[in-house]
Amino acid sequence: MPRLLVSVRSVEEASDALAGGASIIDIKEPARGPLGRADTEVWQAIRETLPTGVCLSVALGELPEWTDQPDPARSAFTGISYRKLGLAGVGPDWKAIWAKLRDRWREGPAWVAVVYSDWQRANAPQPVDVLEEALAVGECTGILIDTWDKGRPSTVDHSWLPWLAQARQGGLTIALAGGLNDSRIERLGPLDPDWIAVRGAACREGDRGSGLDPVRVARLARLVESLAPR
Ligand SMILES: O=C[C@H](O)COP(=O)(O)O
Repeated sequence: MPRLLVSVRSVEEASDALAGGASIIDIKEPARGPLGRADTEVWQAIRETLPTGVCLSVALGELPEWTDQPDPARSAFTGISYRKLGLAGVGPDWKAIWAKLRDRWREGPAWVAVVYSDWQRANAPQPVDVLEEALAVGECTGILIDTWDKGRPSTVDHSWLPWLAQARQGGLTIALAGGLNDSRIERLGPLDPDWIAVRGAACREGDRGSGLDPVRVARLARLVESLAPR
């Protein structure tokens, strides 16, 4: 069955997400964008609070943001299993720029490549190109399909099956996200994702800017558990 990833912005939310049954705690600051990077102090505080062995991921914002901000200290990634970086707003040379960044951060968590299902609006590369690059570079263990515009839910459906099959054949873990609620999660079950990733649906009133609601997390965990076994 898929694993439930819940995005959190604080120690309190991380504890609630874990208690509610999330399998992966994803550290993200939703006010900073779809893949908003939380301060590394938040990464550290969550890492130090949650029991050792809890699977953690971090959102790193978008690739162009890393041209004018200092790299995180290497130690900031300690204890983190996955890192996700968006490709919104990149130029034609994104492959080379991303490769340089991966090279600078050679040690550390596994990379999860990010596809935006609304890639045109995000000014991001198209899904086929991101998948091709993720498979070619050999440094990505997974691929996430998310939405850039958080006002519109994901449009992923069965028409993505050939793309998903190619990702799976290449050995990538597949994560689906983007305004997923109960009915959308049920519809995505047959696509056989490895992870279902949420923020909004786990928050009070379904608002990703509000605080996490532990009751909603528990309900989502039960729902994800009930999806057809892989
Ligand atoms: O990594 C997944 C995202 O946090 C999903 O956020 P969302 O459910 O608000 O679209």
